Amino acid sequence: MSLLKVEHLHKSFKGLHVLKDVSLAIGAGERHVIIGPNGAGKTTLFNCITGTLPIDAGTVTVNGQKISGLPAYTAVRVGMSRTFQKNNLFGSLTVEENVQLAVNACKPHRFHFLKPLARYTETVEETESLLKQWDLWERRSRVVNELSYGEQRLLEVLLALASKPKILLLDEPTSGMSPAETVQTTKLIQRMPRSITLLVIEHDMEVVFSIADRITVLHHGEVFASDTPGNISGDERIKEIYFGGGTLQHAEA
Ligand SMILES: Nc1ncnc2c1ncn2[C@@H]1O[C@H](COP(=O)(O)OP(=O)(O)OP(=O)(O)O)[C@@H](O)[C@H]1O
Repeated sequence: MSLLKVEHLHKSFKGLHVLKDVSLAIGAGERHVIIGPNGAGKTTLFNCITGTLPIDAGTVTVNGQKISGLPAYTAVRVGMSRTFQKNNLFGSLTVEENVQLAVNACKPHRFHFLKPLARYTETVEETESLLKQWDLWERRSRVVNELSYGEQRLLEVLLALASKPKILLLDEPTSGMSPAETVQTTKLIQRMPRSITLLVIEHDMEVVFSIADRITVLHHGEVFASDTPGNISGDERIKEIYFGGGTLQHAEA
């Protein structure tokens, strides 16, 4: 059975039909990458899946439980976490403080302003574990505004992991990164345990083909193809719509 299912999803903005009858079925543990030209509707699809945007028609289910049409926190409750194209970090705080806040926000107890964060032993321990596991321990005291753009994006992925998600949606995790940062982020994604199902929007084909189990091509808001990386890279029609006939393996958006 699929863990995440999108069925016949439609979404318009004031008459502009951005998603048309989109269906996807993603198995537990799968690494599923969404590709498609700019404006194809990829981020809108993420927003509809996570409930950030209301949908016009169709359903989104997780483990058979319908989450579409319900408040956005429902997606979080069923184990979904996501990153955005733009950073959502507290720039004047340190790396460690940002992670502590994210870890603490996922705890059932309420934050108490009179207690310093460090007194929440569990939060501190989980923060340390996340920072060590994802190679940010050495940079824990750095103020976020002083990090490179790529480091900030990496931190965002770590914050999304703080809620121990079952399904993690990453929106262009390597965009704006240096080649070295892209390699580091790709390795981080590859290292994620299969207990986390991944849905990733990505333009960099090196990254796409090094992480994907399956690839869905969105074109003008429709699923043009959904297949294995081998079949996608060999499909001449996809090369044509996506790259005007260029190579799929090493092209950049
Ligand atoms: N809130 C909105 N209101 C109106 N139009 C929107 C809104 N969000 C997205 N759109 C339009 O929907 C279309 C798809 O946008 P979307 O951002 O989903 O594409 P994308 O495939 O993620 O593109 P990119 O690769 O450039 O990020 C675009 O024409 C965009 O202008």
